[in-house]
Amino acid sequence: MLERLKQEVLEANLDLPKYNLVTFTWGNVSGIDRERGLVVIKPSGVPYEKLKLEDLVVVDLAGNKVEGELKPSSDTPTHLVLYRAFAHIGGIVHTHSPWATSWAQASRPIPALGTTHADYFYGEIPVTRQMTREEIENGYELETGNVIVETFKDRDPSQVPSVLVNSHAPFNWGKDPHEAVHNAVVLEEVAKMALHTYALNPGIGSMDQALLDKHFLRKHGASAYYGQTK
Ligand SMILES: O=C(CO)[C@@H](O)[C@H](O)COP(=O)(O)O
Repeated sequence: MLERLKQEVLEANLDLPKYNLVTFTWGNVSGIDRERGLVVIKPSGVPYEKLKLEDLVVVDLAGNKVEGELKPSSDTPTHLVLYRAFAHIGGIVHTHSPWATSWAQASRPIPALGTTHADYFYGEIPVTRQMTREEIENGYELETGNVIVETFKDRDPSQVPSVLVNSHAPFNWGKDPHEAVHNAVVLEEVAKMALHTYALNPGIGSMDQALLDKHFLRKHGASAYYGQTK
């Protein structure tokens, strides 16, 4: 099980440059084995083109290193907060993908403007509040996770699997590392489309709720009908 998860996490990390979501060593992907309470994550500062299976690091949910020679990602505390808070997720992706990061830096949530967005996100993609000086200086990565969880206290993270960390960049999640990367790719696309939409029509409002419902719920609702899965 853990060996298969390591392979999934490696492939998901290598998908980040493949889909142009990262530059240099920015970003990271992790996956969790819920039964064993173990998280596999990218090592800190290792270029993707040099990343090997044996470089991956395994930590427990308290952050103790269980396997691996290298230091885990600097964002590991943030990933662990999210795994502890969002019980349904199996994979997490952090990137600095430029279009989504632009919205995070502008402290702007991405509203649902069209069906591409609605197919994956049931409403706006939120931006976290600014972190306090205290949060930044004491346990920054842990507090980054806490401010994300705070942002979702009245939102369902299974219906909006992404967040824009204020003045920083996006975090995304899914049932496994592959789905988390898929959501990160879609986030970057809808962030780009939204910016262009506002350039074409600055006064445009959010999309019709009935259309949002139709597109999100036909893919994710109880009576979902989409694609060829039975
Ligand atoms: O958020 C950041 C930097 O702002 C991180 O994504 C780093 O860019 C990658 O850190 P490591 O995972 O290599 O420690």
